[in-house]
Amino acid sequence: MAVHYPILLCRTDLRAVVIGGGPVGQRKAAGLRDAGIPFRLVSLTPAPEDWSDSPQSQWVQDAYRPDHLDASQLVFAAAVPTVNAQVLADAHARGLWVNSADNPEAGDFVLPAVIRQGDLLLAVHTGGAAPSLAKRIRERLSQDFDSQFGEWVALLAEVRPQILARIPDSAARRGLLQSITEWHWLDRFRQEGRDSVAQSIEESIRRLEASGPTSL
Ligand SMILES: C[C@@]1(CC(=O)O)c2cc3[nH]c(cc4nc(cc5[nH]c(cc(n2)[C@H]1CCC(=O)O)[C@@](C)(CC(=O)O)[C@@H]5CCC(=O)O)C(CC(=O)O)=C4CCC(=O)O)c(CCC(=O)O)c3CC(=O)O
Ligand SMILES: NC(=O)C1=CN([C@@H]2O[C@H](COP(=O)(O)OP(=O)(O)OC[C@H]3O[C@@H](n4cnc5c(N)ncnc54)[C@H](O)[C@@H]3O)[C@@H](O)[C@H]2O)C=CC1
Repeated sequence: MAVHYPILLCRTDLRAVVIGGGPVGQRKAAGLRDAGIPFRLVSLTPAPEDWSDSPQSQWVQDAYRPDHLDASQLVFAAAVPTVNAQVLADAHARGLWVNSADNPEAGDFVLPAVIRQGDLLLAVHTGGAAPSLAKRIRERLSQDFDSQFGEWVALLAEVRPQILARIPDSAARRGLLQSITEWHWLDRFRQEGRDSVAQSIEESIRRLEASGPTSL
């Protein structure tokens, strides 16, 4: 498989279409939902019992037609191979980017296994060597990068603008921004909780506001 260049999409106006509603199409749909990208899923089969349509996600029970690609920028071909090949050709004729589930190298992008904890995002990819290994690595990493880790990241996101706004000396500011991510703070977050860490950071900010560089 080709060498991949990882990027994170941040456009908020993207729309996607998933062709095929089997386990693979449903997994691609779940990833889009997690990312807040609105999509339609087109499938011969009806929606499963646990599916509920929303303004962001509609299940369209239909045989694929090229006009199903209208108004989408991202296309996921996750039906049977003959249909996927047609989806790929139609999407490329329109200049759209396609993920091709059964023939990844013919498509334009592939998907990693993903962990999300608040703003933290970890993506694991094996270059097609073993997708099930990517899944296992995700499961293993999920033990370390758990919801408390996400809460720690949320606290860091909260204090960052404070630090940027309140510490004018750039060396002191950078020193503090680096020191608050040392691993011992995560240990303390786990043992003593959020407020204890937040309070120590606030004290450090105050010291640096008042008297310039010190260490935490
Ligand atoms: C190239 C890629 C293109 C793409 O789809 O983007 C691709 C291709 C293919 N996967 C196949 C099979 C499986 N895929 C999974 C699972 C995942 N597959 C994902 C991504 C990718 N799959 C891209 C490369 C990622 C990488 O290399 O790291 C994940 C990570 C993300 C996602 O899909 O969202 C998601 C885990 C999500 C999670 O749980 O975190 C499982 C495991 C399971 O279902 O339990 C199996 C069965 C076991 C196995 O085959 O390992 C086959 C059919 C082979 C056949 O014909 O049998 C092909 C086609 C081919 O290889 O040509
Ligand atoms: N990339 C990946 O992660 C993986 C890819 N694959 C490949 O992905 C594809 C899909 O896999 P599964 O979901 O397991 O297959 P599946 O056979 O369970 O589902 C296929 C889906 O496509 C729909 N479909 C078939 N013809 C259609 C048409 N003309 N119009 C609209 N919908 C149509 C069916 O209704 C069904 O919902 C297969 O080609 C398989 O080889 C399989 C496993 C993992």
